[in-house]
Amino acid sequence: MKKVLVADALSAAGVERLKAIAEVDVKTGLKPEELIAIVGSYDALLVRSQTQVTADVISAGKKLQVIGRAGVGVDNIDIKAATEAGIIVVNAPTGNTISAAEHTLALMLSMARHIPRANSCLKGGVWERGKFLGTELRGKTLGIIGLGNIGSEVAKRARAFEMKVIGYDPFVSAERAKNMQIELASLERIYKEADFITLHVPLTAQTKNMVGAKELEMMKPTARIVNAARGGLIDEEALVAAVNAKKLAGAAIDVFIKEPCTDNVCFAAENIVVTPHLGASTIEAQDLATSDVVDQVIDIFNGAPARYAVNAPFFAIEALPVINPFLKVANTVGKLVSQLAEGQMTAVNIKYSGEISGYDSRALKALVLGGILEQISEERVNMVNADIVAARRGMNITEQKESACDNYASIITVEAVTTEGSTIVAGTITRGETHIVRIDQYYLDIVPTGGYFLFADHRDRPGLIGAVGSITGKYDVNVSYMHLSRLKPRGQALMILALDEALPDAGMKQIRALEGVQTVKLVKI
Ligand SMILES: NC(=O)C1=CN([C@@H]2O[C@H](COP(=O)(O)OP(=O)(O)OC[C@H]3O[C@@H](n4cnc5c(N)ncnc54)[C@H](O)[C@@H]3O)[C@@H](O)[C@H]2O)C=CC1
Ligand SMILES: O=C(O)CCC(=O)C(=O)O
Repeated sequence: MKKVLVADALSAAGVERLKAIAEVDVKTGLKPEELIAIVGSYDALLVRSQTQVTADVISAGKKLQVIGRAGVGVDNIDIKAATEAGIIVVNAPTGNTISAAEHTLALMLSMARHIPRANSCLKGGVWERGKFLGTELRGKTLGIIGLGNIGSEVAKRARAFEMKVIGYDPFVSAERAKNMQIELASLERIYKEADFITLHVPLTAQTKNMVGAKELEMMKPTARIVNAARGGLIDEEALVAAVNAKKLAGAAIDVFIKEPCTDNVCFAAENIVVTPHLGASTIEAQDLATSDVVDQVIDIFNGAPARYAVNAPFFAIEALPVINPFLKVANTVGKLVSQLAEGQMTAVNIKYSGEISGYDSRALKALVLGGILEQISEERVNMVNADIVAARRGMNITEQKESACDNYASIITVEAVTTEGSTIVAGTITRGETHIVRIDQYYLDIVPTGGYFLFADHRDRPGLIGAVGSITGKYDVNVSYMHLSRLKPRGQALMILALDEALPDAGMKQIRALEGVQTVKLVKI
């Protein structure tokens, strides 16, 4: 049974669902060295934003197939290290969108109406109204930086408060912005014009410290800023200085450069409202985000592609019924071509014919390469890191697509070009099963079920099949079936024996010595 480590608090219902298919350990609050010490025995690691999944954790996670992030931001996971190690990272990009948007509005209203301070004051025994004169949202300009899932939901809600919404996002078209009723504006215009500014961008090299002293200086003294995206987007020291100097009316901060924290420069500033990274902390968001991640872990354990893989190909749902069955074909063809080819592999040419040619082929390519490379490398190779590993080995990969396909709905044909020549293997699906239908110039039909296959290239002649059979019998190797493909009677032919056991080297030598036999290869599927 697969083992899953849940290292941050996730929704109980989702975790229960995982228990039906895996052994699940919930161990939250682990220190980095404690996580490193135990992660090696798990197939999946699930986290929220607290656990730092560093390169050291990934390197200790020798069995890890998947790292699941029950939320949006994956900045607590070393994606590069996971990709190189062939570990799929999945997230839940939409589960907490509404909760984060609602929290943003809650923070805006808290600032505008001084709710946290008024609450403390009254509970402290003082009925004070004059100090807490607020401002309406109605008629104010909201500047949204980052118009993705959360930013666009914030815009929708802001319109209900009768705010004018302007926004900046270099990756959003004018047409999409128009559909969201957001006027696109430059960052400078947002900083200068907005009464409320809210950030909804990921923390990246470009966005780190995007709001510093210079940007704060441009803002109106009546402006208020919200950060419910990531710590590090705003320079905390500069923000506190601006608020304390009344160059800015207020700020509301849900996320901090260092988390978790009980001490931060923002905490002492009267006009800065703070919450401890609560944007996604609702029952609904946690249920949805955990459920999205659990579904993907189950899919990955079942060999199916994940829906929201951060570092692996994404599949449109309609592609799955067509592509899914061919994942095994691609891998089997890769395994076969790799074992049949002789010499140093320099290039791999993959052709997709028929229905599959109309879909994204990245997963198929990765599985072909994975099948090839797993024969020649100790490295774990899969659809996450196959391109990286192939490039590192100097292999040139080409892909070709053609809609025509004789006799079958779809075929994958792989040619391995080596210093010795070229080897071609083609496979397809018939009645739900993988079939190999071509090896070099031979057209055939074999079902490569697990086990050994002996391929003997020879000149067709009477008695050869019997001679081979008596050699396998002599070594007590059981033949489950035999297939012969020949170009013409008594001409060039390929004999394929499916074996329950491996034929020892001595037996291989004896077959090679038979009259008319040219090459003999034993491969394992
Ligand atoms: N406080 C909390 O609990 C939560 C925080 N978050 C944070 O909110 C961020 C946004 O989340 P979503 O809207 O779901 O992500 P998203 O990926 O849907 O949207 C992010 C948007 O930022 C834009 N963007 C990227 N770089 C930019 C730049 N340099 N300037 C302007 N725009 C840029 C992208 O084009 C995209 O439209 C996440 O990355 C995460 O860090 C998300 C959920 C909960
Ligand atoms: O898991 C959490 O509570 C944090 C949510 C978050 O920051 C995200 O989804 O990016």
